[in-house]
Amino acid sequence: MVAVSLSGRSKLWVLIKRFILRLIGGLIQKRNLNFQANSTMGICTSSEKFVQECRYTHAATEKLGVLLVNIGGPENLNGVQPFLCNLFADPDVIRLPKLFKFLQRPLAKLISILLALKTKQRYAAIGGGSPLRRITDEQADALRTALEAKNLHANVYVGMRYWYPFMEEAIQQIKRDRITKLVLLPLFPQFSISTTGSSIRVLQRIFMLLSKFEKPEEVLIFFSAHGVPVSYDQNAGDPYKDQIEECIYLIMRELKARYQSRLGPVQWLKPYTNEVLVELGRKDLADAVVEALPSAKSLSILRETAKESDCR
Ligand SMILES: C=CC1=C(C)c2cc3[nH]c(cc4nc(cc5[nH]c(cc1n2)c(C)c5CCC(=O)O)C(CCC(=O)O)=C4C)c(C)c3C=C
Ligand SMILES: [Fe+2]
Repeated sequence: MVAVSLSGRSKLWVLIKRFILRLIGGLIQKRNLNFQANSTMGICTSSEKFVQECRYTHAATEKLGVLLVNIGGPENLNGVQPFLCNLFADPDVIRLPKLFKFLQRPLAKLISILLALKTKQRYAAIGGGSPLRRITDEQADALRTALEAKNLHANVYVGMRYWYPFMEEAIQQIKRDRITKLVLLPLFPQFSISTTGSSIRVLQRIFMLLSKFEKPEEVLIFFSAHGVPVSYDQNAGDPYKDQIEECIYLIMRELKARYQSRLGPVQWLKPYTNEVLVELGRKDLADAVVEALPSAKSLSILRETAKESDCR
């Protein structure tokens, strides 16, 4: 046990912190958790069911993945405050009434800052960071080995709820690996809304997005990138166009690029977003419009799509 002596001023600070945390606690409300079964996701509750799942999947030539889910934890002290912020930003951890939902992020930030020092001391006392990632990776390796020993084929992934590797990253990998059936294996020893419940919600959100479309396999995704004058590409050796094309190719092989943000009378990279959109609009084909470079989310695509939808 570590004894910490506090000056009068820091005692007052502790009291203020306690008061704020109590106040926040009072705002937190109980809500019911409403789960919906999802056909593409199995939740493993017993080892027997899991083995059945593998055998069935093997027989049906599906590609099975197992996602080990855990809370995650900061590997060093720098990660403590952002980790806490992720944790408290989860509406399954701080359960605010609907009316106060807009406070979720600012509250998470505030609480994480208030708790950071004390939490850092805790992590410092166990070696300066959480061992959870290492332990969970070891569990994943052990599961892989055990499955192979039984001649059962499944890719094993690790996804953390509040820290690296995040569940969202694991899902991206699962999609890249074209897993057709996913078993979610929460490593929390007991069920709680704040642990297993929250992890299931993340997956539900991701899979709900895909299931919004009646035939997800037929969804047309439309990429649009900022354009440059053709002379950049053809005379000045600008690699932009090639990189955009490659980027899109890597994201989704079957898609073609369209270009927006044309300026002036000269010819820009074609086909132009606005022209293709009108064409797609006529055919009622576009299900989604995607920016090729998410980091450069520009107003231009919104402006051009708005312009065209006005025309319709
Ligand atoms: C497995 C059961 C767990 C439940 C239920 C749970 C609920 C819960 N936790 C917090 C706040 C914190 N949890 C923290 C760390 C932490 N929590 C669990 C497990 C459960 N939490 C684990 C395994 C860990 C350690 C992660 C790691 O770094 O290895 C922390 C930060 C550390 C600390 O201060 O102890 C906080 C804060 C809430 C509010 C909550 C339910 C509402
Ligand atoms: Fe916890």
